[in-house]
Amino acid sequence: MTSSAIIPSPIKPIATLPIDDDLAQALLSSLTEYSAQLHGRRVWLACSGGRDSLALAALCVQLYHHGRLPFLPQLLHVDHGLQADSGVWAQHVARWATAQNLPCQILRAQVKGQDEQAARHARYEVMRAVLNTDDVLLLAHHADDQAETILMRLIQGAGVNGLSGIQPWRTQTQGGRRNALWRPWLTAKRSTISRYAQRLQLPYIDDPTNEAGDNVRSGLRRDVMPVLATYNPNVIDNIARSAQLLSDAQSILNDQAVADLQRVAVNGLQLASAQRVLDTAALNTLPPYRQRQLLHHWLTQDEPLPPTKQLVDAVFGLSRRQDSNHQTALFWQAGLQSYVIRRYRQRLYRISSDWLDWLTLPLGKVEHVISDLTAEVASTPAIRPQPILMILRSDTHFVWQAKIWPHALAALLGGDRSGSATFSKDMLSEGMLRGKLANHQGAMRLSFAPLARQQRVRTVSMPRPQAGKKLYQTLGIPVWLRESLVIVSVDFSHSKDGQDDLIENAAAVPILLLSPFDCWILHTDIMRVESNHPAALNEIAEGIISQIMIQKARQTTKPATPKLRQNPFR
Ligand SMILES: Nc1ncnc2c1ncn2[C@@H]1O[C@H](COP(=O)(O)OP(=O)(O)OP(=O)(O)O)[C@@H](O)[C@H]1O
Repeated sequence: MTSSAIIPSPIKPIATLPIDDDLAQALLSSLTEYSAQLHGRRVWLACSGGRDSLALAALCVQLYHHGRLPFLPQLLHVDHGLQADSGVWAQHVARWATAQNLPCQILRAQVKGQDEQAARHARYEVMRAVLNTDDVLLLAHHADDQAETILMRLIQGAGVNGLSGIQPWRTQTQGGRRNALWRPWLTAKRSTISRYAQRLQLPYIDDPTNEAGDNVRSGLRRDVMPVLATYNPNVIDNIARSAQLLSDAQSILNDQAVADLQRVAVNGLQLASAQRVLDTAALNTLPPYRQRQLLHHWLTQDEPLPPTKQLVDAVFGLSRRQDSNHQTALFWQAGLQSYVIRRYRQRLYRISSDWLDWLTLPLGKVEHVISDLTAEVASTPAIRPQPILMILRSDTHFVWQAKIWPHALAALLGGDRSGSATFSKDMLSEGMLRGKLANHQGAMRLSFAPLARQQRVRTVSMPRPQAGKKLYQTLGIPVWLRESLVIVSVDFSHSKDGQDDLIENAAAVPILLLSPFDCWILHTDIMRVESNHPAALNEIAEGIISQIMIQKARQTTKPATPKLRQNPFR
């Protein structure tokens, strides 16, 4: 309610006046439907002082008085400050509430702009600030509001979700606080509410913009609805019923999309809202309508509003491509973040701009000295060895951490693994890994440095070393990840007492290649890795983890990618 007219009639107590059966029925059956969600919750009622919300407040008072409603809501009235007399109306609502023994708070909103949308936004903001976690806010939207909403969306070309209209129960979370909006009157007609308000002589405030026809909604109300009613007098009820049916249909579509997404999402590559990845080969096995529905659902994750149909169609087109041109990037400015949607081979990526920016940050060189790896691995089982933790790149959004367990490193280097509880006897006796550096007793230095573009690298599964584009293609590294590759080298020339050990071939030897989501073991002359022990190799792989953590407000949340379980021997 942003403007006002008509001086209200005097305030009378209404508790004992006759109750409207239809309106009571609508409220009480919604109460039954959401009784589980309402249990133990505090209920507020958003009251503009207009006919609908004042009537809802009046009905609550009456039903409570008759013992048919288990709670009395507290009123919240928002003064938008847009009208000269808005303060007067706020006082009027407060006086009416006092006369009915209803608690009432008047809130002042700061509206940025002049339109209805700005007023609504500001109104919800201030009301949300008053609500505690899990509180419920009652709103007086009714069947006519629902019908107008659906017509508006229909002429805008909405899909099933949009055409399912205003929802009777909706939970929302903001700033870590969750609350629910409850609209029990979506099946009640405006005319019924009007009659009830008149019978009770409710002193409501009339909003002239409701009838003015100066926006789409009021134009539909004034010009279109009466015409539709000449074709079918039940038009309001019927449209509201269609909305309920479509709402059920939307729930089924959602369940289907969630189930499809589980089959199609690529698990090891998900990074909360920063990166979401689909397997297009799996996607393409679904019928096209389910693919489109799934893409719509996939894109909308983490966002309050869905993408346009045009974007979904473009993403659908991209997902069907098989060619080797991976340049296409579809941009989406969504409500909370912007994203780029890209394809690389049989993967479709939705990448946030923050994440893309992070991927271009320069990587420095970091080092870690291990004084005695053999001793660390052989430490008594009571003392659990600590992993080597290295931060490879970080900003306020993301931290890239490499985590290497000593036993995995020892196994890689073919060192003495006795005492390491995680290594099987089998592996020790058969000697899976043997190298010149086995059983080295002195200090060693691990260094982490960006992979240079022309640096030749050979993973244990590659027949020969490769560099640059060839290497990226062999390893399947998408273009935007290519500045985020790190070589881990080991160097034994660094000894505990600062004296260089005289070791043949003492230069740093690359042993691992890391990306934010992957890890490859490198083939070197000094290390002979035999890959005929898959279980044991996996055990090593689990001891070498490259992970991204998401930082929020300088707090590190749980790692977004738990453990890397891909086979690094590719
Ligand atoms: N100024 C306000 N303060 C508190 N709640 C409001 C205010 N304006 C609207 N609401 C709540 O939002 C609902 C929908 O708002 P809308 O703008 O459609 O209503 P309205 O035409 O002002 O209606 P009403 O006659 O219900 O007061 C209202 O039914 C009411 O519950």
